[in-house]
Amino acid sequence: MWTLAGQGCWRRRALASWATRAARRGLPGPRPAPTRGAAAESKTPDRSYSSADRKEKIDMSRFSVENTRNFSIIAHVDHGKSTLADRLLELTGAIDKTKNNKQVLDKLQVERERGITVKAQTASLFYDYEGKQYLLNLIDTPGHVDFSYEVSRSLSACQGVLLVVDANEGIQAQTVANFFLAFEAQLSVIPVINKIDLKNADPESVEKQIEKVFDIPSDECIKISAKLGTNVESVLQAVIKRIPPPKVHRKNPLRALVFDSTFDQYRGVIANVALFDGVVSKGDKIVSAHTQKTYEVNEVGVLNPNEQPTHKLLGFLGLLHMEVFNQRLEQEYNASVILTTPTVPYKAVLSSAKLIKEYREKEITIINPAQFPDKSKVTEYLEPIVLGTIITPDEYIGKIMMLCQARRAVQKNMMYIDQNRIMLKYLFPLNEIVVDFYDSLKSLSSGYASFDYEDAGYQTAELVKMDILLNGNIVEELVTVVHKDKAYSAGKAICERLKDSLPRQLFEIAIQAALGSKIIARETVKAYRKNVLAKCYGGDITRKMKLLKRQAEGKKKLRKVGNVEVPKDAFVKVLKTQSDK
Ligand SMILES: Nc1nc2c(ncn2[C@@H]2O[C@H](COP(=O)(O)OP(=O)(O)OP(=O)(O)O)[C@@H](O)[C@H]2O)c(=O)[nH]1
Repeated sequence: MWTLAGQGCWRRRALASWATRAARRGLPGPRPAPTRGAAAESKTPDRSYSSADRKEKIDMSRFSVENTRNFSIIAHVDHGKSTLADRLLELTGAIDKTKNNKQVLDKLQVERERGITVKAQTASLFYDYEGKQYLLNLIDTPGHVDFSYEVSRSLSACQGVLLVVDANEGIQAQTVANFFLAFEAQLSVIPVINKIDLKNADPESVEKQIEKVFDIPSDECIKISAKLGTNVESVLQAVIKRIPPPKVHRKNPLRALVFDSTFDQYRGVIANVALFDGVVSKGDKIVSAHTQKTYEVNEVGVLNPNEQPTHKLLGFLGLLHMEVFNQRLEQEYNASVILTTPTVPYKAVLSSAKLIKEYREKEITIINPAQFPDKSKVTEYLEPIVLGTIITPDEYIGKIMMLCQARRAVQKNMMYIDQNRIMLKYLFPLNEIVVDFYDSLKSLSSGYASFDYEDAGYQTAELVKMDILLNGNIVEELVTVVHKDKAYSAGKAICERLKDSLPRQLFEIAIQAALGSKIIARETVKAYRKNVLAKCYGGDITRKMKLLKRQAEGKKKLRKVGNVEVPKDAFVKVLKTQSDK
């Protein structure tokens, strides 16, 4: 288990979540006035620790709470968080400086293959500054919209953030979303303009955007090249000067927040915790505020960059999320995965007292589309909605508006954030964006538009349950809830796509979409036709007819008992098109 404050970092076995959300309220109050300007960061040469001497020389008790900083790196996807983390790890001696240090904290195989962070990762840095020894606990977070839950969770353990913005691309949708997550949590925000080495970099214009959109004075921005290491030391100094230490009262009883956990086959559950009060040592008995169960601390220690945390599965938030976790389950757990249609939690208001008694509540939440209650049982259905932010060059605005309209979105706001880029705000039904909205947006804006969203409650909706049948059998993985107006087009699209994805078999396959007993779309996959007449040379027509009749009877039987096998990738192909129709 690993702590983020006070006592340093620790690890132990068999621990469940034990600090309540109330513990969060003990987090620091409003951020202190930041030191003005990147130039204010001192040039004093500082000491860092080589990875070789780190274990022997670092005595955790030397780090007082005042000399501890807990911070996250947040940014839009690909703006350079992991590269900056590499440089910070090198500067503080957590890893040796070699040319091979590329996204060191992206430890999962899937992260290395795809070149993106999907899981927040943590590391402790030790740094001497102006004669004091500091413990800097860093969390590198994912930038892709599908993994933004990782960002929110990481922020609960921090007092400040480095908001990294690409000097060429400027502010994007996840920059805005992540800034507001940090702002609402009252964290200190240090804007870092990265990639100043790029030919097309325009840090001055990005500074202006930051001032306009976030109201942060432009002289607070630190301009760096994480790739080349330019000015990265100022970032460490800003962390010390502008982010407050955690408010931990060591003499109080222990209070901590579990912000991540992993499972080790031999050591059991390992929890990463932010310590809010007290101290913790090996042998201590601790209580989970949630379950009231008592556990013994078996081990306490520093989480170093070489730990390999894995993560339990939080449902899918998009196609990338789905594919990444499918890949992780296959690679890390050797598990074969059956994918089902991503669904959102719908609600239904029950119509009679009898039903309310049966379900023990008036409003039920439906997670599994197969359990979607019939219209006769409800007075209204409700669907979750989100407030989406899109940032795009203005040349794509027309196409994007059409896409949003097709997804039943309602425009809420529109503003220019610089000369030719627009920020749009839309209310979207969550089920319209959860599958492939991001992919469609990227493809119609040649990759330039960015997107993020936040929860915005529920709205009334006309919903229906749609079944997909293969030769009369419901395919449970494809049962879905759709808006009434989209049922016909969605059913037709799924049938067409399935037809293209299913391999032909010896018997005919009927693909149908149905609302209850009403079939609304149908496609047919023709059977392979075996030439039963091949050996029947010449004449005798009755012999030929007999063979053809026997073949037709055989096929009928096969169709009835035929067990149609759907290839795994067929589900993903079907889902990808579903919401465009
Ligand atoms: N030229 C240049 N390229 C950089 C710089 N920093 C990062 N990059 C490149 O930008 C790409 C993305 O960098 P990452 O560090 O993976 O970005 P990230 O924000 O961690 O990405 P996600 O975690 O997937 O959101 C990589 O190809 C880096 O080499 C920089 O300062 N200059």
